[in-house]
Formats: sequence, C-alpha cells, structure tokens
Amino acid sequence: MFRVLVSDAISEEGLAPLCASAQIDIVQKKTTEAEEELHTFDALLVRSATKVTEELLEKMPNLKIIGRAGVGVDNIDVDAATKRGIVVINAPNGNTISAAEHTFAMMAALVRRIPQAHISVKSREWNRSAFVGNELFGKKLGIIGFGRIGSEVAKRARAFGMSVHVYDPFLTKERAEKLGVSIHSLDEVLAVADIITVHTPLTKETRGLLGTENLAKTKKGVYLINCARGGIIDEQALIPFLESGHVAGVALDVFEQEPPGDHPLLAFDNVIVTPHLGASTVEAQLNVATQVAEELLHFFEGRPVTSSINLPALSKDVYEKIQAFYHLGRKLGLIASQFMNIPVQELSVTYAGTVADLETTYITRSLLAGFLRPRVASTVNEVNAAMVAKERGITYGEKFSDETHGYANCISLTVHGENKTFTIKGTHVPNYGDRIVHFDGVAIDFAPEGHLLYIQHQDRPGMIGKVGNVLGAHDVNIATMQVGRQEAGGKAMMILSLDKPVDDEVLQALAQIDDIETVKRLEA
Ligand SMILES: NC(=O)C1=CN([C@@H]2O[C@H](COP(=O)(O)OP(=O)(O)OC[C@H]3O[C@@H](n4cnc5c(N)ncnc54)[C@H](O)[C@@H]3O)[C@@H](O)[C@H]2O)C=CC1
Ligand SMILES: O=C(O)CCC(=O)C(=O)O
Repeated sequence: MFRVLVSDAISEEGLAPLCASAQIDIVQKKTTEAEEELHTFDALLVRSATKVTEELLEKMPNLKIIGRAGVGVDNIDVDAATKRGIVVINAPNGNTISAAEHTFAMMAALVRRIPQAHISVKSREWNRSAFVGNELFGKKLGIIGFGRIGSEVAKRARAFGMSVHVYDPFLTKERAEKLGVSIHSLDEVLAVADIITVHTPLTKETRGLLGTENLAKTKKGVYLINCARGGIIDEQALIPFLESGHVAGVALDVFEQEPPGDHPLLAFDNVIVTPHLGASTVEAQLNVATQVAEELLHFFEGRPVTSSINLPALSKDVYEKIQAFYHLGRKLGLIASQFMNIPVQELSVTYAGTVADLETTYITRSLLAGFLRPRVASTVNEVNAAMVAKERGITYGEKFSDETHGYANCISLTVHGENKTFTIKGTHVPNYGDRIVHFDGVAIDFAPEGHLLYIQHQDRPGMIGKVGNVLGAHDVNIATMQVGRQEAGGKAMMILSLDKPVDDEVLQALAQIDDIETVKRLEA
C-alpha cells in the first residue's frame, strides 16, 4: 500500500484513478495538519501553495515522488529532492490554454478598464467618460518568452488584429515564421510594444528582467502584464513608472510574495490584479490532476514516468548499462546549449568506440534534454525531449563512426545555429570520470564539472598571468586551468574551473584584457 498526501486543492475528478487503486491510500490535508504522519507518506501532490522545502522533506523520509499539478516547480526545492533520490514530476501542458486565456482576459480588462468600471457601477455610479479605453486592434504586442503559453497568447493576439513582437533568445526564425510573429532583441520589443506580456520561467536570468533600466526603455503609455511568475517584473521598480504615468497600466496574476499583503502596487487604480488564477479553470485543473495521477500510478507500478524533471525515467536495467554515457551526454548538451546561446536548428550526435554498441537512443535523448534545459522551463527530460525539440523547430540525428581520437569511446556533438556551428567531444574514462577532449575546434582536456569559465584569445605570452591577476583581484579562486590552441600564435583557449561562479563584473574585466576575444560562463 502506498500513501499519498494531497496537500493543495487538486481536482478530485482528475485524481479518481488514484483513489480507485487498491494499492493507494490518499489523504487530503495541508502538510501543517498532517505533521504527525508526515513520515508515512510515499508521495506528495501539490499545486503552488505548498512550499516543499528541505525542512519539509526531512520530515518525510519515506517520500519517493512529488507531483506538481501544474507547470512551475519554483515552490519545490528540486535540488534537495534530487539529493534524496525523490522524483519530481509536473504537468507541463495541462494548463497552457487556461493561462493563455487568462492573460488575454487580463489584457482586455486592462486596456478597457473593466475592473474599475465594474466597481464604479456596483457603487451605484454611472460615469461613462471616466472609463475610455484603448482598442487592441492594430496595437503592437511584445511577448517575452515564447514557449507554450507565449505562443498561445500570440495566436489570440493575431486574431484580434495585433502585430506580435517576440523576444525569446532560443526561438528560431522558422518557428517564428510559422506562428506569424517577428523575432526581436529585448531592447527592440521594449521600444516598440504598446503592451508587453511576460511568459518566461522565473530563473536567475529572468528575475527582475523588467526592472528600472528596462522599464525606462519602454514606450510612454505602455501596458504591462505578468501572468507567469512574480518577480519577472520588478514590483518595486514599477512604482515610479506608474506614478509618472510612463506605464499606463499593469495587470498582475502573480506576485513576488503570495499573497502580496498590503502591497503598495495595490493602491494604484490602474493596477489590476487576480490571485494567481491563470490555471484556475475546471478544464486545466482536471488536465493537470489527471496527468499527475496517471504518472503516479505508472511510478508505483514500476513503469517509467514521462514528466520527471530531475531523475531518469528509464528502467533500472537500461539505466545501469548506459549510466556513464547518459551523464556524459547530458553534460555535452548542457555545455553546448550555454556556449551556443542563440537559436539553433540542428544537433548531430556521433558515437564511436564502446559507446556505439549501447542503446544510444537514450543517450541522445539525455543529451537533447541537457541541451534544452537552459532554454525552456526545467521540465525537459529524456522522454519528452524529442517532442520539446520538435516544438521548438530543432532537429537531431545520430551517426556512428570509427574515429575515437585514441579514446575507448567518444561522443561528439555538433550544433548548427544561425551563422555558427559548434562541436564538442567527450569521453568517459571508467574509474576516472568524464573528460571533454575537443571544444570548438581546439583539442583540450577538462572535466565537465561545476563552475567553468571559457576564455578564447590569441595565443600570446603572458595570457595566463593576466587572467590569473584579474581573477585574483576579484577574489576568485581557480581550481584547475586547461589550455589548448589550434596553432602557435593562432586561436587559443583556456577552460578554468572555479570555486564559485563569476559575476558580470569579472566577465567584463576579463573581456577588457588585450587579445581576449570571448569570455563565457558555463555551468556543468
Ligand atoms: N499564472 C499561472 O497560473 C500560470 C503560470 N505559468 C507560468 O508561465 C511560465 C511559462 O510557462 P510555459 O509557457 O508553459 O513554459 P515554456 O517552457 O513552454 O516557455 C518558456 C519560454 O521562456 C523562454 N525563456 C527562457 N529564458 C528566457 C529569457 N531569459 N528571456 C526570454 N525568454 C526566455 C524559453 O525559451 C521558453 O520558450 C512559467 O513560469 C509557468 O510557471 C504557467 C501556468 C499557469
Ligand atoms: O496551480 C496553480 O494554480 C498555479 C499554476 C501555475 O502557476 C503553474 O502551473 O506554473
């Protein structure tokens, strides 16, 4: 018998298959009300209200799986769960349409001042001249983050006669053309859009994306919408822009702190709000509950789960055989994705040596998942990676070769992007670990681990000392440093492994050294 704690409001109809299983005992309670029995549960099902912290996990030593009935997993400490071997699953697309429709409803309400007019009439007023709005027709909609929800919002906007201007660093031209939108830099979207809506995950790159500096680049009279995650638009930074009238109105479904309490933004008449209702429809709740319930059943029956976001969804037998290369593939994809931080069309993977005799399909999918993770919300795994790649217009293929470059095995990945191609090769050495042996045309040898720094420079005497001085001056400790070059005096590179990630200031200081051409942070 498996015990499942359902700690948020999740559609009962969607959970019916779980309730019907004789193997499963379901308890519906908040975690705070189940303190005494927390240690007995095998599974935890949540929406966004339950905060799954390391502290809570400590109280649940029997926990094997956490199911999020929704997309964002920012309320779950996924690293802490992974350390404990707890599988985290979500329902990535069950609420896409509802979130897109809610965004659209907020947009219409914002420009036509519907909430304000509603309050006025309910207060027995009849003040038509106070609520003159704007049409959506002919307006420029800026969409930041063009994944599942962003693209559904775009379809609706086009039907309303709006032109759609998208910023998503990972969007290909082909996909944009197919969906009838135009791709721009962030600055361009900020400068031209009459209405801007954000649909990215909340990550360290997107937190505060619309802060003081970027808000100042928007058109006077712009409308802003956040139905993704609180914090993508910096709430404090908005205040002076609302006070000055630069921002004409804001619609928020999500907040940095939920509930927001007595937040200063709530005092503005032109800020309209909902209490995180994007996914709150009967349909979306049924979809997400059904998805996680089915996955949970698969999990308890020992079948692979398709929406695991942290641990492999493979059978134990297969995983044991390919384990080493599964991880090497993941690292190759992850590093290549960060290095090629541009839209890409094609990934080509070549296997040579002992690895070519294994089930390479799983390794390729792991590589693909590693590649896609930095580009989309962290919901990609080896099961859904192929579908996510297809959605984003990325094709991939496998080849086999005899060329092992002297190693027992070699995996080579070539990424074709717009105007640039990049190749990375890696090998796994039993009892030693993974090594990257070729990076962007240069033979090199480094471990794909931790905080890495890539520096491409001209091969000149004294470069190592100059880099060391800058890092030393910023209190950055170098753990290892590997160098390689194409030819004496030609293109050369350093890969440094650091004790902590470097910030933008350090990157800028390094980039100013003569003969350094490129500096990039890479996390492996
Ligand atoms: N208000 C609500 O109730 C709901 C909110 N959400 C939130 O909506 C967000 C988006 O969800 P989906 O569209 O399903 O995710 P998705 O993964 O399909 O799309 C996210 C997109 O953001 C892009 N992106 C990532 N970093 C970026 C950056 N720095 N700048 C610009 N674009 C970037 C990615 O390339 C990707 O195309 C998530 O944060 C999710 O939690 C989702 C459902 C309901
Ligand atoms: O569960 C909810 O209502 C929130 C949905 C959401 O924000 C998500 O799926 O990311």
